[in-house]
Amino acid sequence: MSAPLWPAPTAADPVRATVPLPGSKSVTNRALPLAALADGPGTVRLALRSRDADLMAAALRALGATLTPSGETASSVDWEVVPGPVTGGARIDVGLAGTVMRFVPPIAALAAEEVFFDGDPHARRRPMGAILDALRALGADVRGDALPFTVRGPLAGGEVTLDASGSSQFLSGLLLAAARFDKGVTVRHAGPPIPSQPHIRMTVRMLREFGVRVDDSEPDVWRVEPGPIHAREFTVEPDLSNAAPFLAAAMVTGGSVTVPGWPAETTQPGDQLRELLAGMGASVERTPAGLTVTGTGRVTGVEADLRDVAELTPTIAALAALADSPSRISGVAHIRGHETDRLAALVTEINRLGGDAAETEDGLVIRPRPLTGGVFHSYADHRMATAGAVIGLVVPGVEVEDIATTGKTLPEFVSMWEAMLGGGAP
Ligand SMILES: O=C(O)C1=C[C@@H](OP(=O)(O)O)[C@@H](O)[C@H](O)C1
Ligand SMILES: C=C(OP(=O)(O)O)C(=O)O
Repeated sequence: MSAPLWPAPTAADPVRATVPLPGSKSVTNRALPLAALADGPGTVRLALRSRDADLMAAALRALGATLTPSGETASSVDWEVVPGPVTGGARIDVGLAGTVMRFVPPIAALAAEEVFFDGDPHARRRPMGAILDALRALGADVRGDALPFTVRGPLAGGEVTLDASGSSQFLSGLLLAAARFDKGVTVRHAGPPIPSQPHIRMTVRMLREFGVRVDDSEPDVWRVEPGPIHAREFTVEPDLSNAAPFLAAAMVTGGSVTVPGWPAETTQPGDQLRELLAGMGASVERTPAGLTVTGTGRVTGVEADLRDVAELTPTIAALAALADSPSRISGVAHIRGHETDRLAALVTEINRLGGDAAETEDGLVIRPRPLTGGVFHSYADHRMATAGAVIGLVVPGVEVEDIATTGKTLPEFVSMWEAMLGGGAP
């Protein structure tokens, strides 16, 4: 933990800003593999540029697709994608990206040659067993149960049962490539409830948008018919989960933040910020200009089951640490397997600043207590880093360790944050 410290800026005044967000990580990292497996050339517009998205692009190239950027900015790119036969013999770096480590192995299993996967030290601790066992059951030769591992196809596809309670990405990964398996796939979930269900709906919707036949009519069973994935032009929505710290900034400073281009209808779990933040005292308004969150400077504690929107937990916990009444967050036991053990990390870092946070079996209890400055460690976790930034807006002397880790999904975070405090877009 010797990464540089970033003195989190405090807000001298209520923030008033419009904050455009680059493309969704989750949508980008589904659109790229679908385009790379499609039946002809296609385009992915307004794709996110970030570490996770770049790792996905590199992985697909290594497996035989051609991706050519155009219209590139620091955090956005239009990709022309020309699929090729899936070829193995590659080494894939997954970084710390759950989407790369869970979505690419089923694609690699289309190749007859071995593909080697590895990632960051933290990535080696993230659960992989359920999807690797499923690939084995479907006919692939898989060595290892966590990173590093190898996958060698081809696999026939067919029926498989898995426990996706550890991550919805196990299921999404199988479904995204399944139309290219000879027999397609029928996946049955057996186990405790699956987290992050909107991400599964995102997978199913995007498969259908690429012309794949998916039957999700039976609870806990998904059938993907074998057949072509149709090439198309696809435009990525802004990342609503990455809107969370900016909207939280409006709340804690008693200001107002607008995120333009908030979709009227979306499968992104970040859309649930509308109800969540309203429940913590914000006024929330969606207009053609976007989503506007206005705060009072006071935050109310919340009782929230975040199972469906698990990736929002660090921001909600940061707000809870600044609230004037207790909060209880539940349904998120599995985020112990996210970028870091997020429950332990949030408790440690909130308490280090003098707060009162405790772990429960499946979440957190956070009680009001005045916070003081200090180092907020990020554990290579982009959302820990942005949670520290939110607290730092109103607690002087907070220093976020390794703010650069926000590059996982939002490389421009620091300049966007500074621009927000200055009143506008960068
Ligand atoms: O499919 C996806 O794009 C994601 C699914 C979720 O994973 P879990 O189901 O592991 O929570 C989410 O937390 C992650 O940030 C992105
Ligand atoms: C859990 C997350 O990421 P990943 O896609 O690496 O699982 C996240 O972004 O909060």
